Amino acid sequence: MPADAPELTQEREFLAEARTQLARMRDRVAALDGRYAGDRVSADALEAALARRMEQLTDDPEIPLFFGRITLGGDAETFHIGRRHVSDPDGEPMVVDWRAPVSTPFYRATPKEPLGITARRRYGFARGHLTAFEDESLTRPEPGDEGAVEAAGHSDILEAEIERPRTGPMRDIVATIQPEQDVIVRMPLERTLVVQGAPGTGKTAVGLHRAAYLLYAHRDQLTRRGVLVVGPNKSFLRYIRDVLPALGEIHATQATIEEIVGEHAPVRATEPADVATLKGDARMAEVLRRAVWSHIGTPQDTLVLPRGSFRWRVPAHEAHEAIEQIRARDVRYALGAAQLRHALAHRVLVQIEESGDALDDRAWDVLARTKPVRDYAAAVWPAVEPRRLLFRLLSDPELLAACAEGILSESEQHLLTWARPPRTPGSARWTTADLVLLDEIVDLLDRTESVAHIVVDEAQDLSAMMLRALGRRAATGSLTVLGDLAQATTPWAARDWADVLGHLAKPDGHVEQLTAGFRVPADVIELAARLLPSIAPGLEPPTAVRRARGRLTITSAPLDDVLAGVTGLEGSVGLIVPDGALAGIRAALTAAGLTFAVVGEQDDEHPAADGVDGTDGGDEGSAADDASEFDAHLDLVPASLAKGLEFDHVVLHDPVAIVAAEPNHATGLRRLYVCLTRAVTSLAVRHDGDLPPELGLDIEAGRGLVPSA
Ligand SMILES: Nc1ncnc2c1ncn2[C@@H]1O[C@H](COP(=O)(O)OP(=O)(O)OP(=O)(O)O)[C@@H](O)[C@H]1O
Repeated sequence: MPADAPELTQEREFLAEARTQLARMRDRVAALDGRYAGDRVSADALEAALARRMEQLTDDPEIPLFFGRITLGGDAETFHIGRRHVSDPDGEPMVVDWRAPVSTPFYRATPKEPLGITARRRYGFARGHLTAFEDESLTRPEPGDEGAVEAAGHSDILEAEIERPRTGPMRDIVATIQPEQDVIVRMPLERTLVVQGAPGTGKTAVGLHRAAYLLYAHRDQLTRRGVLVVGPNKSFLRYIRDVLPALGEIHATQATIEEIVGEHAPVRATEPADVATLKGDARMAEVLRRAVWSHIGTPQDTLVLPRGSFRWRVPAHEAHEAIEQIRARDVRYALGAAQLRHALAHRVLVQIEESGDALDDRAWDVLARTKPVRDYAAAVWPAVEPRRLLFRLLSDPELLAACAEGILSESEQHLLTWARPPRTPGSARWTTADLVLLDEIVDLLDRTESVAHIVVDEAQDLSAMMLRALGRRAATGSLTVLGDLAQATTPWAARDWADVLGHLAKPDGHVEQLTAGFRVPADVIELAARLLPSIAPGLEPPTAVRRARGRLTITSAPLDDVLAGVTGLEGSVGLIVPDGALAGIRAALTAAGLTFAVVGEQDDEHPAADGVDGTDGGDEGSAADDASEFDAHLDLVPASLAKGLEFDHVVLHDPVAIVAAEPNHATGLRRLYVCLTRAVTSLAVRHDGDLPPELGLDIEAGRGLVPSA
């Protein structure tokens, strides 16, 4: 399309007019004043809604207002598709939101199934300026003309977007969502979904776009009840944090599981993998349930309630009966305690009324709050303090044995018990797994509040108990669960999505697969896929949609030389190293005068991101004041934090040590698989001595690397 073609000029004029109209819409909102609402609460709500609306209507000149157009069949009506809705002064749409139902054919129509449209246009932009467009006809192919349709389906603009160099944090993919991805994005809210996909198939991107879609389609419900995005660590959350705001959505909370359960106490320790694994086991739920309910005693005495000159009595067997009735209702423990007070008060109330005394409506409550009733109920149904209970369970073998009988073996009980118990619950150094147990106890006492939707990324790495913690936060909502079983790197990781759905208490959820790889070029996928038979025999590698084959080097050259080969190139560079080598390599890079950022450093994140004991990465914790480590050209990445990230050029240092750093070999190979699949353009694997044998490569004199015999 020549740059001065009349139609391109027309489109540019349309874009300029749309920008003018967006500014007009913003001015109109700015002129509204929330303070004139009827009362303070509505004024605050209105002000907040207006502020949100203003934010949504902000025009960033660098971000195109639309990226596509569809032409509807019959009367050749056209719709421009963009990140937000823009209308003219008569209220007629100029740009429709990508999430509106009318936009669906832009993403899904094919010549075989045109979904009511006859043409699709994609626009090319450079820094907000419209530079080109491409048209695709969607009229049904003549029989036998399928080849022409394939060729017509090719889009240079789409390809340029997929092949573009990666810089900075993750970006939205709203202009190029693929049909198989769009199906997931627009699934109904009620549906809990698992999205299984190989590295780079767009799981994270799809999950975030689904959150944006649901916020649009169910605005009231979701902003009122909340949307939570759960990621594996804080640097990953920084990597993705701009995506939802770029889509106009600022009402989702992003958190790690540590932050979620961290509301009970701070994480202050890590622990051996076998202990953390046991604490994450689903059987712990029953142990904790017994521990909480074991507090209930059998009433021995009569409740005596003096009132005026009378003493009203509830015999022990009646109190016992009341307890049994409440327990049969399967209520939360703390609610049960309140119900017991009322049940005892009710028995007194009946006696008083039978004696001819007329009581008013509040009497029942008043009786339930009298000291004798409260004391009696508290003695047989005592209050439970979660931290104290967990402290006792982990330090008192007898209590643990009583609660774990028939559930945990003796050696497992021994593993759970602190070798040197802290003196008080307040001085305990809780681990992440402990806080997840605390979260379960808190929920046994009082129902946890549920949000409307949770998107959980890298879900394969969560323990059963962590999944339960998320499931209870979506008890009246739904989840989008993203993950890849082949990238499971925690000792407690899931082996099967059906189990994950069970732990989330969403057994009816269903599993979707993404298979097209948008990140990793074919040569790199082929290398990484050599590990699949060892780490996830049932899973297929993705098919690379990247046209570039990628550059793959396997070398023993000095690290400085390998780095020098990539740091001058366009795009981001990630140097992935074993956690234990981080400090040394960091010092070497600094001595060499290189400018770089260290992933995970901003928040003092421990390199053992899984919360189990690992090698000390020597993190010096000098927080960079950069907006994000992903703005740097060169990132130094501890292998334990590479998950979910991507870089144009990856230098992977010392694969054998990356494998060896994990608690077991299979987990080590999965960690390596994750690290091998971060590259968009080039991957250099730097090794000394042998490579992990599972890669199936031998170094042969004169021939370099060859597949193993
Ligand atoms: N439809 C698309 N159009 C353009 N780019 C895409 C598309 N889908 C995914 N991508 C890009 O592919 C890359 C990988 O996406 P993403 O990180 O979501 O994959 P993932 O499946 O979560 O990977 P991993 O398993 O490694 O975490 C990102 O740069 C993303 O922007």
